[in-house]
Amino acid sequence: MQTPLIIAISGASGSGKSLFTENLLKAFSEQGRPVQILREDHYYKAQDHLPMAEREKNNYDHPNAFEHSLLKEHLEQLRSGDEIDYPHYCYKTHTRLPETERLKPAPVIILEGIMLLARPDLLPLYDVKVFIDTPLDICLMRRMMRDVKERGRTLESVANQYETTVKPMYHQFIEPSRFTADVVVTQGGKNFIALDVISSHIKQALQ
Ligand SMILES: Nc1ncnc2c1ncn2[C@@H]1O[C@H](COP(=O)(O)OP(=O)(O)O)[C@@H](O)[C@H]1O
Ligand SMILES: Nc1ccn([C@@H]2O[C@H](COP(=O)(O)O)[C@@H](O)[C@H]2O)c(=O)n1
Repeated sequence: MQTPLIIAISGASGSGKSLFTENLLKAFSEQGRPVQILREDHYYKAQDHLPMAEREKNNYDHPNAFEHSLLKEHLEQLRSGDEIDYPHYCYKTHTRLPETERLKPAPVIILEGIMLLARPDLLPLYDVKVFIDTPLDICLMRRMMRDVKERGRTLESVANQYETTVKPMYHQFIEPSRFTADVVVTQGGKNFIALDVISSHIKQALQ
């Protein structure tokens, strides 16, 4: 197999990274191209050793909250054509699930997460770097709805976390990482022109 191409999609929480990734996957499926998706969130550090009250206080918007060394190892394995044991994560218990998933390499790997472009040691592994640039008030509104519905949070906890860590860490780490991107995408996960440009570029690069 040809060396897989890695597309990194980053941006604020709630900016539309997941939707953009899903729509990119659809574009590749239409081209009949197998794709493997990896989410940086699955590489949040395990915290089984900590009581829940401690886990709830953690700063999940700092690069140190992730085990990026494992993510890097996995990207290198996939690029070499090896399978990986992909971790799974639970936002309700703030730790990894006991089971991992065996993933095979594919010609296209889409990686999605908030800190992907903020880690200089990871940048050389990406073939295409995308930043989803969405106004923070829109991101917050989306995150409130999602975290209450899907991640077991209260409105009060989302607002508190946003003020104490999500917003300041965005300005410290994520916003500056925008300048490392090859493509900056406005209009979130539904920017079909950006989706078309990126999928056409990859199609050409794989020929
Ligand atoms: N351009 C858009 N228009 C409307 N809703 C959008 C758009 N982009 C994303 N969304 C919605 O916003 C929410 C958060 O998007 P998501 O892709 O989960 O963000 P992220 O992965 O960056 O946290 C989801 O419900 C998604 O469907
Ligand atoms: N235990 C956790 C782990 C992460 N978060 C928040 O998730 C956000 C990143 O995920 P997105 O899908 O929104 O990009 C990040 O901003 C963390 O604050 C959490 O709340 N709890």
